[in-house]
Amino acid sequence: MKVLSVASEVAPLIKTGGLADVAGALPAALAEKGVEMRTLVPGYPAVHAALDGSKPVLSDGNLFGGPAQILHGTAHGLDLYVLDAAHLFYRDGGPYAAPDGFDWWDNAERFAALSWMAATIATDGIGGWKPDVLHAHDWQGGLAPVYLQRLGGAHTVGSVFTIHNIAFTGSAGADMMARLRLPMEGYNPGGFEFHGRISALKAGIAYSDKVNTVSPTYAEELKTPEFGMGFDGALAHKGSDFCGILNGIDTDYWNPAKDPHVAGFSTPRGKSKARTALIEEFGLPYDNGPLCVVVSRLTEQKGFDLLLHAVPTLLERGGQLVVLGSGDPGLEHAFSELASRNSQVAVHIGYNEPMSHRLIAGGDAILVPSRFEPCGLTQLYGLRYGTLPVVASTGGLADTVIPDGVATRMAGVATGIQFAPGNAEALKDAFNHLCDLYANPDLWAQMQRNAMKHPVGWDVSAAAYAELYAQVARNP
Ligand SMILES: Nc1ncnc2c1ncn2[C@@H]1O[C@H](COP(=O)(O)OP(=O)(O)O[C@H]2O[C@H](CO)[C@@H](O)[C@H](O)[C@H]2O)[C@@H](O)[C@H]1O
Repeated sequence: MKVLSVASEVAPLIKTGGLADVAGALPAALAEKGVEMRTLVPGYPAVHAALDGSKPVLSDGNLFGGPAQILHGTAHGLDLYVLDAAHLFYRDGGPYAAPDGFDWWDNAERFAALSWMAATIATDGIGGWKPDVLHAHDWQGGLAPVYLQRLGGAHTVGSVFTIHNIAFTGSAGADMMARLRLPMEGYNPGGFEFHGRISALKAGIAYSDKVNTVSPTYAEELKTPEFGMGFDGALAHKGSDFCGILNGIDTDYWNPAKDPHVAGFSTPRGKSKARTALIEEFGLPYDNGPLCVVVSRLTEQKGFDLLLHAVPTLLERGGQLVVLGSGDPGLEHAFSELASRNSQVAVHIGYNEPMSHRLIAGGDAILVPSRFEPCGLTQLYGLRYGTLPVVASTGGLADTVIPDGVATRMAGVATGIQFAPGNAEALKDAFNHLCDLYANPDLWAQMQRNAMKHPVGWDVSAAAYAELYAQVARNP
């Protein structure tokens, strides 16, 4: 089985969030299931810099306003097709935003071009390689199945579309139809029209053979008006062609015994060095409450306004907090201000991969208070490192953390704490619960052991993707 994956970011080359981790981890995970996956990514400067020995395999004289070629090469063990289109991607700044923080003015064309090339490769093949399935991620790949149909490739190639973040809809004005090479007949509520505009996300949902999101609970939530953000009808309409497949993590890269960023450990007891190092790095007092950590984009989705309300409960009980994140300027300011007033709180605004490992290894608990969460990865890192997750009971958080309670305690399986999403009072209760657990070292150590042996790898989910591909491939 051959699969072309198309994604706007792929770890470790270029990453703004969890999409990159998943796009970067799937090829190796799927190789073990007999799937050969190659990945098409935009030729950002960081991607070009990471490429080993690439060669041009396709060219296009005018791809959405300029010349382009596809380079085939490898980087960090990934088999990559890189869309080398300088007029679209070779720019300073981030994948989606200019250095001033504003979205690139031409994002609709940039990712239409990526999707167009994905459909072209899938339809015609490239250098003798032709995929059985085109797997597109998020709105940036959403137009690929439309183009696949337009170019005639849908007869021979199946399509899968994965939703990692429904909050980004890939919206463009209806007057862009011709510029985006979209067929007029698709501009209707059953196609890619969404509230009088074009939506690349809606296109991905409507035109793909199968659609999935990244956890079973979130798949159910997305079919309701509360979570569906207007796409609930389209998703419910897919019926059994829409499902949830839980994310895994790369358990070699996130391995407490071999993590180059921390003093390694393989048992809960061994965590103490990493914990002490974290306390010293951030100049925290040696208190006797739980050391809580956050590694996240600081956005409305992630519920950090709730944490600001609830955190006094944690601090009053001797707990501490270290936050690593960036995003909403209001939240960045509020956390920095909290740290300046409080010696039990430390904040680092920014994106820092090595530091994220130090937090996850050294913390006692990791906080994920999201309002909604398709899957979430940091609670999985926490489980692997014996850093107990305190999570809102929503989406993939609900699917991955076994909450401490009478039954789970008796069965010896609890791995963390869940609380009602969007509710600061419930988070305060969760902090009290956490501090009670922390004061009981035997129980705490038992939960850490449970957490560290909880399966968080890709094995089961890679098999589920392989099964999805087999269902949509035209000649399996
Ligand atoms: N300041 C910082 N420094 C270093 N690392 C940082 C960081 N801020 C975030 N990260 C890292 O970025 C990734 C974030 O992934 P998440 O899954 O937690 O959320 P995200 O909302 O980006 O992903 C979306 O897609 C993923 C993948 O499907 C879903 O799990 C998720 O629910 C969905 O919202 C993690 O690897 C985390 O460690």
